[in-house]
Amino acid sequence: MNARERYGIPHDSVITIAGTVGVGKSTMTNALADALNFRTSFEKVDTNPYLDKFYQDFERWSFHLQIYFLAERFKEQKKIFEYGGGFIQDRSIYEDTGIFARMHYEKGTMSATDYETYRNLFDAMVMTPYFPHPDLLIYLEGSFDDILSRIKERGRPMEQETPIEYWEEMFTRYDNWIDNFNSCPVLRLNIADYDVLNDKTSIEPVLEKIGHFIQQSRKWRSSHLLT
Ligand SMILES: Nc1ncnc2c1ncn2[C@@H]1O[C@H](COP(=O)(O)OP(=O)(O)O)[C@@H](O)[C@H]1O
Ligand SMILES: Nc1ncnc2c1ncn2[C@H]1C[C@H](O)[C@@H](COP(=O)(O)O)O1
Repeated sequence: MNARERYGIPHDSVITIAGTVGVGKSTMTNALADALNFRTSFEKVDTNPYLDKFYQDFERWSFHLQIYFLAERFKEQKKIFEYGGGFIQDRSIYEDTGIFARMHYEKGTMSATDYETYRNLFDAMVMTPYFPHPDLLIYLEGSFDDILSRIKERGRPMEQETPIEYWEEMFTRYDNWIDNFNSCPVLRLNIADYDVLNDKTSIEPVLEKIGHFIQQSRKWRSSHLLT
């Protein structure tokens, strides 16, 4: 029996990994996809034509970047839907609007008009009954110092040159955002409680929790559809 069957995780599950920059989403995405034999959906950082420019000048490029991310993530959603699930997704579409676009608007690096245009587009594309929400959002959290060390260790130049206040602001916003998030079931994992890089067995308790959560939420969904 494989891990997916052992923990009762349906073959068509869609699991999205959320959390601030550097917390370990991509690493967790790979570990879960390996363990469950699922496909992955990654953010493309190296080929993003706006990201470098955005970090040089938030005001000039924040709207362009948000539109680019929205288009990319929507294409990925479509792909996941067409395959019929069985995916681990690196970052949720909810974070683009709930964290990034909102933060840049509120900090004055995206204009009110651009933000409104973006929100209208986001709502029209995403917040419809036809948009499938994930079975589970896994929220990775940890201490600010640990996350900052990971950003430094990864060493993307554009992120190294960004003031620490930017990462602090994002960290605080993530905390508030997840406490109020209710678009799909959430499993919170603290990065101090597992180490999928150095201890492969630490993924097992995570798989067990995922199985439990998805079974509960599917039961809940089907009983509410029946009544
Ligand atoms: N469990 C872990 N222990 C130690 N370092 C980790 C762990 N998970 C990720 N990292 C490291 O932290 C950095 C950021 O991880 P990454 O998965 O790219 O984060 P994200 O996708 O959230 O931005 C990378 O250098 C990665 O190797
Ligand atoms: N929606 C976004 N707006 C601005 N910046 C974003 C958005 N989504 C991702 N990013 C940035 C943050 C990081 O520098 C890279 C990749 O994110 P990561 O959390 O490391 O996967 O893109």
